[in-house]
Amino acid sequence: MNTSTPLLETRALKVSIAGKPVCDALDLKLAAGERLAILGRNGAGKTTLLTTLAGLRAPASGELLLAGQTYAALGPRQSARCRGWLAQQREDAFGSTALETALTGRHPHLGRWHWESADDADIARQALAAVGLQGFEARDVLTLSGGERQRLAVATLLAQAPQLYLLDEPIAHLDLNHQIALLELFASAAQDGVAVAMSLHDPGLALRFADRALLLHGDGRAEEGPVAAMLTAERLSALYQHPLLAANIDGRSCFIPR
Ligand SMILES: Nc1ncnc2c1ncn2[C@@H]1O[C@H](COP(=O)(O)OP(=O)(O)OP(=O)(O)O)[C@@H](O)[C@H]1O
Repeated sequence: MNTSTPLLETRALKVSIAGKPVCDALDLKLAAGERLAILGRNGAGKTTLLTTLAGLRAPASGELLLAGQTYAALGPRQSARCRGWLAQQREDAFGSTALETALTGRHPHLGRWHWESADDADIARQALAAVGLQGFEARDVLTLSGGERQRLAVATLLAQAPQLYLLDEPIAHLDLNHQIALLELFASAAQDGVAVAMSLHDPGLALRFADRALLLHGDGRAEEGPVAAMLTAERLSALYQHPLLAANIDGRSCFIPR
């Protein structure tokens, strides 16, 4: 891959669900080191768009490129090495340990007949430690709290070590301390050269932890640009269809519903 090739690119991407438009003609480029926050009201289509970007549902039309290639050209294994997908819902039908779960992140890197190696186990342990789950290796996933399970899902993604992270509400279920720790973790990963696209409900956190914002209006209109230009009280009031006040406290911006 040419280093100037975006890790994610959409050209005139049209996405809709059940006859409802999510975006009509989205042109997006996300390069290594960039973080994009996706915002919109409930039902605007954030999950639908992210699932499409993850290659898990087809767009209505337009092009979607991952590191310059289509999902079809990459195939499932190479796609999984390129992009990691954090879904909103998790289904654990059977018990397995936290370490075994984090190790599944290594599967795209294993040969067809290979088992996980000691190196893979080390990577998975480091990923658990990165989200504060050291000491949880032997715990059954079915016994984890909602926030612990969310952090385990993130650890599994870190073990996968993709270039592009697609995160659907990554801070759901997390307390304030872990919300900031997780967003800082992805900020640091971006500094190391990954790209991140994530849906967030808090515009203040989006302003602080993303470089760019994509606003989905829920009727096919999508606006994208630098956070400073996109995350203003005026635009956000229009987006959420509720008047918001911008406030600045100790150099941190937040938006307060009127
Ligand atoms: N299988 C389906 N059939 C019909 N409508 C659907 C289906 N799946 C999703 N939708 C609708 O599509 C719209 C977009 O859903 P989506 O989950 O992408 O929104 P979202 O922006 O992520 O919302 P939230 O903030 O509530 O998570 C919603 O109105 C939802 O009810």
